[in-house]
Amino acid sequence: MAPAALELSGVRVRFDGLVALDDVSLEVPQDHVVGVIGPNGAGKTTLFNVVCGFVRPEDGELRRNGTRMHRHRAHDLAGLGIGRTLQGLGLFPGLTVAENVMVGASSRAKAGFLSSLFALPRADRDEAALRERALEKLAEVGAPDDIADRRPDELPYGTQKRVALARALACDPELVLLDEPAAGLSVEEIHELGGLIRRLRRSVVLVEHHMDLVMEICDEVVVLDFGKVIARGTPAEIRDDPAVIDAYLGEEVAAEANREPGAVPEPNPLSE
Ligand SMILES: Nc1ncnc2c1ncn2[C@@H]1O[C@H](COP(=O)(O)OP(=O)(O)OP(=O)(O)O)[C@@H](O)[C@H]1O
Repeated sequence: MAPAALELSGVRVRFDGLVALDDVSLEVPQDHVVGVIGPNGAGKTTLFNVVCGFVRPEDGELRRNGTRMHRHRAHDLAGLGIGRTLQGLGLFPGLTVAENVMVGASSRAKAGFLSSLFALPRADRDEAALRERALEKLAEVGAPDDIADRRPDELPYGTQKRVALARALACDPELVLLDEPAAGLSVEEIHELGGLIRRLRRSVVLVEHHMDLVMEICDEVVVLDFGKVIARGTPAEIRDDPAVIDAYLGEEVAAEANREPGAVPEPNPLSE
């Protein structure tokens, strides 16, 4: 059997006295979409940041295709075949849409756009080739075909999200990490995003608050609470797991206590 696209074992992260991730293990089999969910403060972003190389765990290890990822940094991701979107958009307002996506095509994007272009292998130095690749990725994510030379902030939020996804795909990653990709999108846009993620036919880690999206597209879901994995399984298994319902009910009770009088309660996050 092929080794997992990503494997975390026994990962532990502590911020001062607070244990943000406690002995967390998870596996993303090749071409599977694995969701990571959990109430606020459960450790989802920390886990994402560990995989991205922003946060270094004090214990545990990560493996990519069976090979240990040792002290990797964010700028190593493209070379490891990993693309990612961050919370929000993270697009450069001073660059056009095409240039934003081209930055993602560089495996050394951290140094900035121009210097990363110079750092590219010779064949890739051809800006036209990079632009061509950027346009392909924009088409792949269903972005309108007339936006390449516009600035991101001139575009609707949902379109900007597609641009951010195109940038994550620009280095042709085998594994894609998505941090709350549905945030700020309408119900219809979330549904379209779900179809898009399934059509990527890549291994995906999806950190997400929107349960509908998680339940619709994930092969497996891992549930964190207070830094620990409290459940894992198919969406149907997770939905009926008493420990998961308890964790989310705890969050709802807290939200209820803080709600303004007369405000409409949020729907149960685990129901469809
Ligand atoms: N840089 C940091 N320094 C100190 N504490 C941190 C830091 N980052 C996260 N934490 C704490 O670690 C815990 C896990 O936070 P994390 O952001 O990973 O949770 P989360 O599940 O992503 O939450 P949310 O859904 O609200 O984004 C929280 O208690 C948080 O306050």
